[in-house]
This record gives sequence, C-alpha cells and structure tokens, in this order.
Amino acid sequence: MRIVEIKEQPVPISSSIRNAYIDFSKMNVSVVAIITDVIKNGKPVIGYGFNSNGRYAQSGIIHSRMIPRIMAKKPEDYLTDDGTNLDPFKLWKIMMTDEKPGGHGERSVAVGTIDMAIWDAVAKIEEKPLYRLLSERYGDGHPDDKVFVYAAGGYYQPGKDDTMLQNELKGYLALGYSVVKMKIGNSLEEDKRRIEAALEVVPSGKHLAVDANGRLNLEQAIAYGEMLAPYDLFWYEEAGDPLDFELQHELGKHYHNTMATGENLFSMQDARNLIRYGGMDPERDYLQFDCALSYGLVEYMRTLKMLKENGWSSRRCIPHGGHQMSLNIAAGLGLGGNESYPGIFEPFGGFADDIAIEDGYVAMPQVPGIGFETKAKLMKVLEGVAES
Ligand SMILES: O=C([O-])CC(=O)C(=O)O
Ligand SMILES: [Mg+2]
Repeated sequence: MRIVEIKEQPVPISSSIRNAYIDFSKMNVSVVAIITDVIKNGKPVIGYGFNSNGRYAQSGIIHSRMIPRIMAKKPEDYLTDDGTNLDPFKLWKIMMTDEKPGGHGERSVAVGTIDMAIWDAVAKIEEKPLYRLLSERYGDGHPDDKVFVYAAGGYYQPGKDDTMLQNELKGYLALGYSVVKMKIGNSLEEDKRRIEAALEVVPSGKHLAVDANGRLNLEQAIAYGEMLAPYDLFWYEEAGDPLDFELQHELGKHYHNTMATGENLFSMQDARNLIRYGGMDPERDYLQFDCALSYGLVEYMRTLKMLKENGWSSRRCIPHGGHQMSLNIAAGLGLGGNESYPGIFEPFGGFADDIAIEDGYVAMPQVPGIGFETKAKLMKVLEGVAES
C-alpha cells in the first residue's frame, strides 16, 4: 500500500463570538485528506484531519514542508514493518526531519492536523473505531464506552445580555450536558454579574466552569480568584499567559479550588514545564493539552507518559478543542473527558449526529476510524477537500 496524495485546504469557521483575548471573525482551520490506495467497500480509504479552533489554518507549513517530506519517501519508509498499514510514528519522524527542537510556533498545529488524518486512515484500514484500536494497542484493552463531555460556550458577543447567556446555558443543559463553560476576563464587575446570572440556571457552582483565555496578570488573576472562590466552580481556566508558569504557581497559593490550563502548550516539553513549575495539583486540577494543536497523538502519548512519571493520572486530562479525535483518545486511553462546543464552530464542533448526550456523557460511534462519517455536515466539508 501507499499514500497516493495528501490534500489540504483552509476552511472558514468564522463567527461574531469573542473570548477575552481574540475574536473569531477571521478564524479558519486546515482540513487535510490523506488518500491511500487501500480499497474498502469499493472506495479508497481516506484519512481526514483538521486543527482545533483558536489557531489558524496552517496551509503554508503543510504544503511547503510536511507534504513534500512525506511524498518524497518510499512506502516502506512510512508503513508498518509488515507493510499493511501506515505507521504514525514513522510518519511523525519524517514530518519533523530537519526541524529544530523548541519554539514550537504553529508547526505543531500543522503536524497535529496531519497526524489526525493518519490515525483516521490507520483505524479505517484496520476496520475499527479508533478508540478501540488505541485501547488494544496502547491501553488496557478495556476502552470506556462513553466519555464525560462539557459544553463550552458563554462567549462575549455584540448585543448579548445576561438573559441570552442564561438561555444559551439552559439550552446546553437541555441537550443533556451536566457542566457548561463561559468566558470571563473582560472586567471583574461585569463577569461577576454574568456568573451570578449563569448560576441562576445551573444546579450549582460545580456545574459551571469559567475560562479567562490567558487574559489576566497575576494581580487580576488573584482578584478574580477571590471573586470566584465562594461559588466553588467546576474549574477556573487559563487565568494568565499560558507560558507564565510562575503566575499559575502563585495563583495556586491564593485560589484553592479546581483550576485547568494547558490548551496553549504545544509540546510534551511545554507540558512538562507546566507540571514542573506551575504548581498544579494532580488531585484537584485538570490539564487541557489538545493533540490537534500540539503535534498530534504521537506527541500526546509522550505527554501522557511524562504525566504518569510525574504522578498524574490520565483521568486529569480533559482536552481542549471539542473534536472527535480527543474523544477517541479519551475513550481509548482513559482520559477524564473532552470538551464540546454544541452549535459553535460548526460543522467541526459536536459529536455523532445520532448520539445524544446523556447526563453529561456521550457514547462512542461504532464506525471505522475517528467517526467523522457519523457527522453529515462535516463529511460534506471533508469530502469537498478530498475531491478538490
Ligand atoms: O475561546 C477559545 O479560544 C476556546 C477555548 O479557550 C476553550 O475552548 O477552552
Ligand atoms: Mg480555554
């Protein structure tokens, strides 16, 4: 077998929402299609991948460095030793040839996007849902059949008042989610009012998470912490700059409830610095590293190994990004859950069309690969790129 062609196109996911740091009016993602010569059900197997929201399409790096490096190789350089499937680890090494360590920039997004498509193809060739393949190969062989998912929304938006925020969050609870998340970080007084409005519609603080998107300096982060503490929230996310590990450490001396961060750490080494220097508590806090932004599952497995060596359970990981790739990793390798953006970042957000959320959990679709084929609108976009 061999890779016949790798295609990539930027696809818009723009909207009028904003967090405390950026607006999404020009947001897009890279969609990748890896076309193989393996035939299943009369059609070539195609693996699909895309990056998560928050970082832009990586067309430049993908077309100028990643695709040429793979296509210059012979199949035996990137196939498993028995030649029957792609080897994601060999492909990762090929993509990272002549790339210096450190300074990950958005190269990690380019690699993560292609890595997702590789794993989709691998599981399709094995004719298994990816989460089962991961559990059999790298886990304990007993995957979770459902995964905790929380609804992320509560964005700032022009003209959005507290009633609209309440209706949005009520809508997520009605869909079956048990935990909802909203944005904070614009102004403490405004956010206190918004949070109190949100708390009127959720059962308790433990059902509400807040996300400052790295907007706050230490003084502000502590002031927000003092405001938030009495509500005993599900978590207080990314208070300060993602690379300011001392801020996170210092904040932990003042805020004693659950915190979460890590969505903007793009390598095992950056994740390790958070664990070494961020003062995060393995019994209390959550880690949000997102494989689609950070060199893919090959690197995520290195991060999971590093966490284990540092006394962290994989159950403390609830990745950012709301995509089915992390859902498969969560079910197959025993993470604590996954993010979800119902109705936002469509058609990339949300899970299988015909699987409802129940009591905050979503069941896994039983189709080969990552499960994109269970999302009709998403498949239209992905197939559009493959056929371009
Ligand atoms: O608003 C964003 O950039 C998304 C985000 O932080 C999240 O989902 O946690
Ligand atoms: Mg976040």
